[in-house]
Amino acid sequence: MLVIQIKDLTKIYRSGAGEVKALDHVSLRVRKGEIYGIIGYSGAGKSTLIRCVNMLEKPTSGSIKVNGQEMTSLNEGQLRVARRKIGMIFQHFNLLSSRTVFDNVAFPLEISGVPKAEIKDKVTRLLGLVGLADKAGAYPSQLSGGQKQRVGIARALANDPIVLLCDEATSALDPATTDSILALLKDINRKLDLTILMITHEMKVISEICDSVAVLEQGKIIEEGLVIDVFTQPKHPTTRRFVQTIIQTDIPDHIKKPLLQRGQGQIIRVSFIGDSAAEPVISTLVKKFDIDINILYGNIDQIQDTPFGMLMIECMGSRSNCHRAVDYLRQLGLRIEVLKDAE
Ligand SMILES: Nc1ncnc2c1ncn2[C@@H]1O[C@H](COP(=O)(O)OP(=O)(O)OP(=O)(O)O)[C@@H](O)[C@H]1O
Repeated sequence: MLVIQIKDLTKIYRSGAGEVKALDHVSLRVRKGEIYGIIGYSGAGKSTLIRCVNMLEKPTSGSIKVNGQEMTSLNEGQLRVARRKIGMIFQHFNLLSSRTVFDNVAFPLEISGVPKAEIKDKVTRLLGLVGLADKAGAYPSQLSGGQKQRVGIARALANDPIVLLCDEATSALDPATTDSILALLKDINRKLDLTILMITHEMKVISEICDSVAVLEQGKIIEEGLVIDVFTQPKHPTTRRFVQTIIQTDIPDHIKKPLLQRGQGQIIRVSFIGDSAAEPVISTLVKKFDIDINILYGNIDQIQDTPFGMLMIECMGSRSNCHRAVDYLRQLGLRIEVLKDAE
C-alpha cells in the first residue's frame, strides 16, 4: 500500500530577481512502513520537496497524495485536519521554549481538542517511548540537542500520524547523538509500523536506517531504488560521489593500475552481495577449473544487515579455463568485471 504518491511535482519560486525551478517533475512513491530517504546537495530542492508533502509549500503543479488523499485540492480547514496525520521533525527542533517538555508534547493534542486526562496518559506514554520519562518538567533550554530532538519526535507522534516527515533531523547533532536518534527512529518505525520520509545531505543517515533512497539534483530525481541496490550499483556520478563518502565501491586507481601491469593471468573484479559474500568461491574455482588464484585486493562492507564486498583476483591457467571460471561465477549471480583478459 502506498502512503505517499507524488506525481510530476514542480515548484517554481517567483520573485523580483526572477524564477527558480526548485522541483522539476518529481515523482516518487513511498510504501507503508518504509523509511524513505531523499539525499542531495545544498540547493537540490530537498526542503521544498518535503514541505510540499504537507503543503507548507504550495506546488506550482503536480499531484501529492498522502494516504490516498490529494493534498493539492484541500482548502485551509481540510488541510489543518490532514496535517494532524502528518508528523514532522526539524533540524532545529522548533520547540516552544516557554513550555515544559510535557507541555510541548501535549500542544498538538490540546489543539486537536483531546480531553485533559487522555492527554496526560498519551504524553506520559510518548515520553516513555522516546526515553524522556524523567524530563517531563524540564524546559527545552535544560536539554541537550539529542534530548530536544526526542521531544520533537514525541510531539510529532502525538496525533498518531500515518507518516513522519524528517527535515534534516540529525544535521545539528554530533555523531554519537545522531546514531541514537537514528536508532530511535528505526525503533519507532518498527514498533508503530510508521512510514518515514526523510531528507538529508548525509549518506550515513541513508545507509543506517533507510529502505529506499532517491537522489535529488537541481530539482530532479536522478536515481532511485532500494538502498542496497543503489549503494552497490550506483549509476549516476553524483550518486557514486555520495556512496563513496561512506563505502568503497571501486578499487582506487593508484592500487589498480600497478596490479594490472604486473599480472600475467586474467584479472577480474568480483562483487558480492548478501549471503554469497560468505561462500568459499575461490577454493571452488581452483578445484573445479584447474586454475590458480591470486587475490590482489579485497574489501567487505555492510549496509544494515547485508554484507557486500569486492575482490580483485588474478586467474592463472589456460585461457579457456579462465573463461569457464568467469562464466561459472556469473552463473552464481556474482557481478564480474573483466579488468584484463588472460595473456
Ligand atoms: N522561498 C524561496 N524563494 C525563492 N527561492 C527559493 C525559496 N526557497 C528555496 N529557494 C530556492 O530553491 C532551490 C531549492 O532550495 P531548497 O531549500 O529546497 O534546497 P535544499 O536541497 O533543501 O537545500 P539546503 O540543504 O541548503 O536547505 C534553491 O535554489 C533555493 O535558493
